Amino acid sequence: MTSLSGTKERSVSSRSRKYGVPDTSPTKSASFFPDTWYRKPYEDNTRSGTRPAPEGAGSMPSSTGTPSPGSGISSPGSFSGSPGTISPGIGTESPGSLGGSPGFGTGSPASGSGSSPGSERGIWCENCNARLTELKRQALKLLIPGPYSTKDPSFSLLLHDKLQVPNSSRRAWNERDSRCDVCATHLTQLKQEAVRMVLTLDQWDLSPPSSPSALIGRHGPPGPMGASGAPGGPGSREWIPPFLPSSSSSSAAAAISLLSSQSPTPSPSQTPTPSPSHGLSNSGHGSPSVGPTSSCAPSNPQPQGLGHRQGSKPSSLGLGGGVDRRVGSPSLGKSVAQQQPVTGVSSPGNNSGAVLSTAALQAHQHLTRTNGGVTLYPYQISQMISEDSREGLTEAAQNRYNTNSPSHTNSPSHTAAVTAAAPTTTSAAASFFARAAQKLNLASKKKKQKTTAVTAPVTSSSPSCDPPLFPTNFSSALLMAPPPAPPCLLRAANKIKDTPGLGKVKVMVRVCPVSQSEAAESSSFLKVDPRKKQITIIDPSANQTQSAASQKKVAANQVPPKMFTFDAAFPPDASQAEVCAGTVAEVIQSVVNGADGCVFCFGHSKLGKSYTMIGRDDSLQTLGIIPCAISWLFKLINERKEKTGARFSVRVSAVEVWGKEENLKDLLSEVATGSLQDGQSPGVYLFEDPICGMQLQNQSELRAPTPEKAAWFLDAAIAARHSSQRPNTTEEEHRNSHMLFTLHIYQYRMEKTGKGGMSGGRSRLHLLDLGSCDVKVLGGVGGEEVEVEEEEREVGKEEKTLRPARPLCAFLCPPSAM
Ligand SMILES: Nc1ncnc2c1ncn2[C@@H]1O[C@H](COP(=O)(O)OP(=O)(O)OP(=O)(O)O)[C@@H](O)[C@H]1O
Repeated sequence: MTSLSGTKERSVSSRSRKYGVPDTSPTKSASFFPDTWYRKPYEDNTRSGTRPAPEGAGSMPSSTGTPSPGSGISSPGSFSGSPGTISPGIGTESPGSLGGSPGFGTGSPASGSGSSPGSERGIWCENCNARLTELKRQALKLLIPGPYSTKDPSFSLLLHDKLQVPNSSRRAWNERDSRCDVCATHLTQLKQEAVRMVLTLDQWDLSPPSSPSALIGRHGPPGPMGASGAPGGPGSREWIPPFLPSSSSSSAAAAISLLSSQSPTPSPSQTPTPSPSHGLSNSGHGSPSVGPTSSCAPSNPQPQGLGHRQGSKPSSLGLGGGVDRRVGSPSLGKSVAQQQPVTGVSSPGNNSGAVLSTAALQAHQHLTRTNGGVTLYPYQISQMISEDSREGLTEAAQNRYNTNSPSHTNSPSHTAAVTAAAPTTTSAAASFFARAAQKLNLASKKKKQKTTAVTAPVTSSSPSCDPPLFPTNFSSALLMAPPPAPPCLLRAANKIKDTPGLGKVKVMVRVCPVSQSEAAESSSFLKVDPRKKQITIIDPSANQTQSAASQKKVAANQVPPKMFTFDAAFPPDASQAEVCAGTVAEVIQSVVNGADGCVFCFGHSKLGKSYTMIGRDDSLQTLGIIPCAISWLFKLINERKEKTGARFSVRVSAVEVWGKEENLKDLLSEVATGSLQDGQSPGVYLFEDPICGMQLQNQSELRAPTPEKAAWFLDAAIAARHSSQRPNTTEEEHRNSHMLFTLHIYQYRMEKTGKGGMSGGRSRLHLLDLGSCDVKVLGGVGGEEVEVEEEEREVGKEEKTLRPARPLCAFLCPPSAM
């Protein structure tokens, strides 16, 4: 399956292949934070100080160059460590034991040693070791009410989301960059290590799980936004906060015109071969999972322990047995033995209430032990599982969740038993499990499909190599190494009222790179001056060596050079980072301030429109505008949340316009409904609003609580594109495919009246990956507020003479009309 045809197919498939052998070498992960990020704009600014948007793109000092080896990205090797080597020091005060015991093997696959980078003293500083200790504790707490399936992308995502650097470990911690001031280790790296540790533990638990808690949260109460009603279903459209009246009338947009200084078909050499060193985890393709590579583990590392755990209650907690055994304490062994009879109760027909109470008790015991004497009570455990945390799961993901999740449903009676048993218990833990059971019951009634999914989970518990969910994996890319936000974006976090570019259309130009051999030729007629934001087109005949007579003749007819000025001009060697920062940062600011925004590319076929908008997921340097926009939008939102207390909710929709008939396809309908059928949504249609003009109606709008989740929807949308789903897509079909990817931002603020009311609004960021089909140009890009310089209009004309101009369908613009 490919996401895009032609050369894109190549890149996608090569990426998929590469993901089969993820590179976890710490040094490789350095490539995610290269020194060159923003270097160019920075240099340009240094030279001129006049370059616009990339202006602040100068530096991301802490994010460059010094990735901690601790960032070891999940790999099969991560799970290769023998359990016997796992440090027994979970929760002890020794940072070393937590900072990366060999057993938690995050080492490079090459070495196969499974040594954790974090365990190398001097690589992570003491502060980070302490932080890691805390994060691992948090991760363990989250795991306790499991069992969860490590194969489910949502679980590692959930863990990753939940982990926070505790206040007690904020020494030498740079809040802004989420990095350690001492060793520059990024929060993501620490989280990864912690997540990996618990996933490794979870992998060892092969016992038939009995806790229903894995299903908790599917139908939880309203989230913090308090507006979702039943927020569980991302496809739900139940909560639509009031619109900001201004938002529909205000918009900011950026259009990037793609120019080529060569023939439209790029030579193969132009397409950079994705480096195998991207280091992204193989885990959960198309999912943000860190650790699911564990599913590829050949077998349980210690089969002899299996029987022991299978029958043991601690196993049902997702880690008890394994950890107990690893801890190796006789008393713990005794503890496990003591639980044996109770575990037997977990079989169908037995007293599940007792089982659950025992489970909670063991969770408590385990935490008491592993937290170095710190007692955690069951209610604290249950609090750790915020129902809201899984609110954003799609139905499909939930189904997978169920499928991969333990087979408490192997016996239908189990659910009933749990439900019935719950009232007999009075502890907080019991009510926690009872609630989970109720939800399980509800869920099974609600969705027949879910029931089907849960009835066949036994097979899923056996180790298997899941095929990648989607051909792209931007979700993991953002999870592993989010693109550093341009400083200009974060500076704007303080300027709430500042809505740059509001109501304006910015036109930028990116010149497609050419091969070495063609570089000289192209530079003879096309010059790009990024500093002045100008391109100059020179009559090629002026440069040809001719006889004196013909030179005179030519000079008479020669067309003088034409110069065009843009809001930004990106030369052929401009990096993705430069282009992304230069185009989208400002629009994101506007969107977070309540205006609509839109970014799209147009140009000839194979000039790099999709490369610019989507890019590739194989390294930080190749991420396109959409993944960067997702990451930065959330970054800005988080900053804004902290500063103003405003509440945000982000939803995603994606629609494809395909074919000559311009059919509409809801690209997220599959993940919204969990249906594996053709994603042709019956619902999405165009509606002509008398005031706002043409509107897309009824597309799935799915909640994305994290950037990884939004990126996961991007992966799903790309995979669902007409051109991706059919292996033999013709070039024409491919060119006739346009993707409208929209991030809907809902925000609530406390009203200043002091009456405790909330005011809300919605803004949208439309990110369009247009094909290059010949579409009749029905309109320009914008309404009355469009400010396009005369010269820029001229470049459009000029383009037509150089190559067919193929812009966009009219209903795409203005953005507020969508
Ligand atoms: N700036 C660039 N750097 C590296 N590779 C590039 C760049 N621009 C384009 N490419 C490569 O050129 C090829 C064509 O790019 P892409 O598919 O994005 O073009 P397109 O304009 O979207 O084509 P179409 O109109 O057919 O959809 C891809 O393999 C892409 O990776």
